[in-house]
Amino acid sequence: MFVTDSFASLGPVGPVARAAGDLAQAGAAARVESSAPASGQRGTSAARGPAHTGSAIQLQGIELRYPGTDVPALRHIDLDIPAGEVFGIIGRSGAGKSSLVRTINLLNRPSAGRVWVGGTDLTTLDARGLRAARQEIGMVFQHFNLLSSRTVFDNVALPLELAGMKRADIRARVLPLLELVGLAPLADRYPSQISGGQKQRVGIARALASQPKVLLSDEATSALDPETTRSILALLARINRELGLTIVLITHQMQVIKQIADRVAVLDAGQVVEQGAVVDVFTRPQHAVTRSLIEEILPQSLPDSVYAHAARARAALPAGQVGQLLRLSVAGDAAGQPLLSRLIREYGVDLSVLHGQVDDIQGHTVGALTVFLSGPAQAVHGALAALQTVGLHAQLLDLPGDVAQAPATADLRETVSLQG
Ligand SMILES: Nc1ncnc2c1ncn2[C@@H]1O[C@H](COP(=O)(O)OP(=O)(O)OP(=O)(O)O)[C@@H](O)[C@H]1O
Repeated sequence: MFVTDSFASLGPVGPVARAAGDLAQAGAAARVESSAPASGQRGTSAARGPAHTGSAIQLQGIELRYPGTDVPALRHIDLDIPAGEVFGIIGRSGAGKSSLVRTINLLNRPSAGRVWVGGTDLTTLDARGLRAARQEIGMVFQHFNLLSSRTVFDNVALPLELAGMKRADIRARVLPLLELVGLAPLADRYPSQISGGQKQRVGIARALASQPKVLLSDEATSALDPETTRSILALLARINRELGLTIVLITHQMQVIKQIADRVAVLDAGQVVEQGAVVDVFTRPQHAVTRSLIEEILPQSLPDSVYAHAARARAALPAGQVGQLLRLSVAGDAAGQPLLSRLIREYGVDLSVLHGQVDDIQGHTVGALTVFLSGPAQAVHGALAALQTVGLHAQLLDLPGDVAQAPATADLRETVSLQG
């Protein structure tokens, strides 16, 4: 017995059929070597991705239009997700994240474009070929989708039962999975007897039961508290590392991207507005949506007290001295160097740190320091020029009254190109 699309439309029938419906949604039919259906004729001869070597998933020119709607939910989506990576897709509510993740396993059929998973163009497959292809794609949900009448063990075993696997083989597959997700001692509990984090561990083990090559995680940690979120993300990172599974994470939380994604695509109004390595996107966000998402974990705006402090410091400077409020991005190689102490030593400037947020992203130090740089005009001028040559991303910040500043300050503005 195999999970079929038609299960999803059976309505309120028996628990196994309902479970099959869930799993059809998840594309979680198990692969059983002896009885797995061969791909349909069109499936086996499906088009290969243009650059499928090394890619787990490729989306090309995807457009998705829901029936009866004027505006497409997804437009011009091109994504190439390398095998073995954790790839994050982030966006605000309504951006199209769920629409996109459901397009990857073709639960949503795109109105235009192609979807390659493991080098096979899913859009060319017939129903049988698509069912076989979905065996390679596991899915984890925000609300776990467990069957309350089944124990932890039996929830994980369900896709294997549906695939007709023998009981002994099921045990041999499920027990190591329960060990992997840390639930072996709770195998006989029911969902009502375990915590939300433990339920998600069951969901992950169930998604892995069919030995997929790709795991789609649709807001898997959104219903969990921060501590449990961290532990579930750590589990996903371990699964990615140890099983070499490609993971696509859909989330609205930058914290999730920051903790485990290698690369990220930012979705807004159905389009990818920015994508790249997580550390690059965090240090050089290009799009307003990306900046506002990052703002939540690395606030970019400064409290008024910082400007007030700098204004007082500038007013107190002796004649002939100038002062400038500066925001210095801390990232990459520059982060590890003693740049600030060198500036003070070599240029004889004063430097007060007024504000800072520095974090670790995938082993890279990332953040920003806001400093008040002051001293004789010549020295400040030289220090600002030196900041540029070491590649530090420096942004001059205006203080109240800056427009009417003395020529010395105007000169400084020409020294450092305004960035940010
Ligand atoms: N079945 C549907 N029929 C018509 N429009 C839909 C359907 N599902 C989603 N949409 C629309 O598509 C757009 C994207 O919705 P989607 O659920 O993919 O966004 P999302 O980023 O996942 O949002 P959220 O984080 O709130 O779940 C929205 O404008 C939504 O109203």
